Amino acid sequence: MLQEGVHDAADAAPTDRHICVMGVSGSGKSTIASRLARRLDRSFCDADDLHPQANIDKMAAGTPLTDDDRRPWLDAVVAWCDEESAAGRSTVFACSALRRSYRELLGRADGGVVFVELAVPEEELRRRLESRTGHYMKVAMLTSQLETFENPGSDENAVTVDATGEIDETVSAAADAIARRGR
Ligand SMILES: Nc1ncnc2c1ncn2[C@@H]1O[C@H](COP(=O)(O)OP(=O)(O)OP(=O)(O)O)[C@@H](O)[C@H]1O
Ligand SMILES: O=C(O)[C@H](O)[C@@H](O)[C@H](O)[C@H](O)CO
Repeated sequence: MLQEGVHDAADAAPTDRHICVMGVSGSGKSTIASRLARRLDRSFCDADDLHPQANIDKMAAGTPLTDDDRRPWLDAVVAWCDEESAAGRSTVFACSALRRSYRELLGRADGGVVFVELAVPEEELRRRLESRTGHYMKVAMLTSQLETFENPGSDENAVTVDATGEIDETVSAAADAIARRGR
């Protein structure tokens, strides 16, 4: 049987053109965003797939990216959103969007962007990254991710959801929070 929250989310589908599932490494962006896209029947992109190889190499070597490193990558994410908009499609994408300035840049995507921050305590992030295998982003990068992260302000088009529970619960909470914000 479906839970109450699942009905609520489905009954009030979000209307924003783009949904960015954001947060530091290990918060579950890729996991949650891909399922949310399926749930809402939207196009999906993992922004990690748009990083220039130089950025991947840098992160894999344990060096945090700079604003300059991230700029062309964020431009590529906006370009993808714009292409989807031009084709009449709404999207969900996973992107760390750590700083306010990055979110401002992403927010220029055609049709606008609502941000969903995945909130996970540091010890759980550490646990997840330590047990994740086969990914270039290692737990040693967590400190710099947390230092770089700027919480979305109340003036931003953003919602925050607890992302420590079951994956389906977080997906429902995200869909619900976006729909409520859109009302
Ligand atoms: N709700 C959850 N409960 C437990 N583990 C989870 C949950 N969501 C994701 N995970 C696990 O945590 C790890 C990190 O998840 P994921 O790769 O989706 O995060 P991410 O934010 O996209 O990370 P990165 O930015 O480094 O790519 C994965 O191994 C994933 O299986
Ligand atoms: O802004 C950043 O520092 C990067 O986007 C990272 O967040 C990585 O993309 C991701 O965590 C690795 O998978």
